[in-house]
Amino acid sequence: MALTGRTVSWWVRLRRPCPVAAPRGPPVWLPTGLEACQRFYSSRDKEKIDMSAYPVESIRNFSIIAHVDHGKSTLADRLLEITGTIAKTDRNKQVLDKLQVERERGITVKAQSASLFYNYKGVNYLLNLIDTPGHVDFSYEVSRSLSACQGVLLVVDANEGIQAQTVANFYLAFEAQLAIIPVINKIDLKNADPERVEKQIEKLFDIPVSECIRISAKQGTNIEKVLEKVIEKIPPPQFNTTDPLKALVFDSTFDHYRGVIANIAIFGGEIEKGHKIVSAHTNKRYEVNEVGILTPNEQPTHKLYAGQVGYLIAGMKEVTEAQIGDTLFMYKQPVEPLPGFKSAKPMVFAGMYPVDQTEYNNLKSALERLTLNDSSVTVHRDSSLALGAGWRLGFLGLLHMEVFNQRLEQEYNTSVILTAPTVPYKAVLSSAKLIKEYRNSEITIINPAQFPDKHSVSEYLEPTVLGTIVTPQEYIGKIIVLCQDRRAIQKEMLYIDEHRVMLKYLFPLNEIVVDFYDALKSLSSGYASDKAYATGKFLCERLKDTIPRQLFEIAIQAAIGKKIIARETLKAYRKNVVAKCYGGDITRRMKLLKRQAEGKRLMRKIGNVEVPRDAFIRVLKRQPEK
Ligand SMILES: Nc1nc2c(ncn2[C@@H]2O[C@H](COP(=O)(O)OP(=O)(O)OP(=O)(O)O)[C@@H](O)[C@H]2O)c(=O)[nH]1
Repeated sequence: MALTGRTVSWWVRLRRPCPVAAPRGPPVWLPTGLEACQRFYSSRDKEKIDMSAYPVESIRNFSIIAHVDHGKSTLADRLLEITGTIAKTDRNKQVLDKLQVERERGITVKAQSASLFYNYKGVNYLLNLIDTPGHVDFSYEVSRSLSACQGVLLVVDANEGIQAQTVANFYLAFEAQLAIIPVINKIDLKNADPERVEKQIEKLFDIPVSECIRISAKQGTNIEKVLEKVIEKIPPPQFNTTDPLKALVFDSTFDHYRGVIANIAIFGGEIEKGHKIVSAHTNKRYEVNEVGILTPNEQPTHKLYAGQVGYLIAGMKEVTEAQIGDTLFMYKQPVEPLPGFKSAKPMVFAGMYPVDQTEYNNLKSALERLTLNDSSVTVHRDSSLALGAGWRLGFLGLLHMEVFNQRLEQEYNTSVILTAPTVPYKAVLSSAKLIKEYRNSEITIINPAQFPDKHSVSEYLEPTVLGTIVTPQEYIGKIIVLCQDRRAIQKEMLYIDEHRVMLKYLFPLNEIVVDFYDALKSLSSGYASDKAYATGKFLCERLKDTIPRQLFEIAIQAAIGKKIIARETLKAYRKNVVAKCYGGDITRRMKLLKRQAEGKRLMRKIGNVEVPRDAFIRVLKRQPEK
């Protein structure tokens, strides 16, 4: 069973072979062969390649899209191997997943691209592969990567069949009018049923069964067929080198030594070192220091031409200067910017504080450096009575938040407290005083502590998400109840085959952001109709289990405003002060216990409760952890 979603309407009323370019002269070609390629890449590392050998007809720009874990990264590894881009070894696991957190979690966080060279029927092709993240939090990255492509490989697991994100990704590609090649992966699995999956694809996406390719990315079966289809079915880009420069920024990373490295797709013209370019979004001017292709590491080239995909380094100091979707053009030759530019919108907000306030400055610089690399995170300074000075951060989703936190810890050796994640709300103000104060009649609230009083507000608005759920039919009843409980509105219900159903719901984001997926998986959710009391009780119980017992008693209370709605008591951990007191000297025992009680009373007054750092997230997951 699976869920995916993307924000559709933000605000609803809250009612409840390798080319070898000789340094001078025409390009020379090596035979497609692994050893030759290896020699080429090792001996000519960093020597510039001449890309003029690749007119648009020989270029195919494509992406791999799939539901999480259906095998995108494994297929990408095989494509890199078969084209000789990387050597074939057992160690090639998720080559395009460069971050430590990606390898550890087995997920793709940042999209990476790679240029592959392939000789097919005597013609040399340049195939630009853009890997895409699989998790719903990163669907924005999927959509921007797709804008650099003319086609996609839609990978579906032969055992699991079509899942929610297969559907969502299909529509992203379909709406972008891309050629779609269905690839049924994992045919080596014992329970693989490629025939059933092909029928699902035909029924749901109207793609004939004969178009599907059956592969095993793990064992390398039928990978050549995939490349053949890419060349035959995906149209070459239709751009002209003679036009003025028009380059789309579809991703960017930050390198501590070289500044921003922007991944670009050339929609017109050509670009090389020394060119003066302008960003359509910021209007800032830059001089190009280096252009190149990704193989998958940076390989400088003399130029990049229309239709090609590569990278650019031009003295940009922050990733915000190379915003995703931005258009770059030649200085004094302005062009119409490419459509569809939008800044990444954070959907989940949380407070971040140093565990120890003396660590504030270290954390601040770690945050600054990490956000240089991830422009979708927003940072505002914040402070809390209990936790001291900190920040309020905005993320694309809960996984994005967890990944960011993990990167802070792993790459910058910091430890932080993250508060409960919340979604943004809007308030339409009715109080003239507040309207004057905010200089607006509508305000966005990203911090629950700043919620204006309900008497000064005419209505509150909340963000919604269109979610797709694919499930075996026996769970439909329970899922419908769960969705209704989360205030969701059903939009569509469709049988994919005899056993499986696809449901579409409009969800309030707040209802699904933390734990909906867990609830969906366990289907055992059952809180009482009065959610406030039940949730309060649940939170108190969870906190009671999460906070270790201290030397003094702790009252854990849930409150709405000043009204306490639930309470749990965390009993004191009683040190056995009389352990060494053998025998029956009752007065001595009493004395020891009395002294302990006094000590505890004192500690309660001055006591600090030690709350484990991940308590906030664990507490917020409404489902019991397995
Ligand atoms: N048996 C079998 N397992 C496969 C095959 N392809 C991939 N896998 C396994 O499936 C799991 C997920 O594969 P990935 O390539 O990481 O999946 P992904 O779609 O890139 O995942 P995300 O990056 O998180 O979106 C891994 O354990 C792979 O080894 C295959 O053809 N057969």
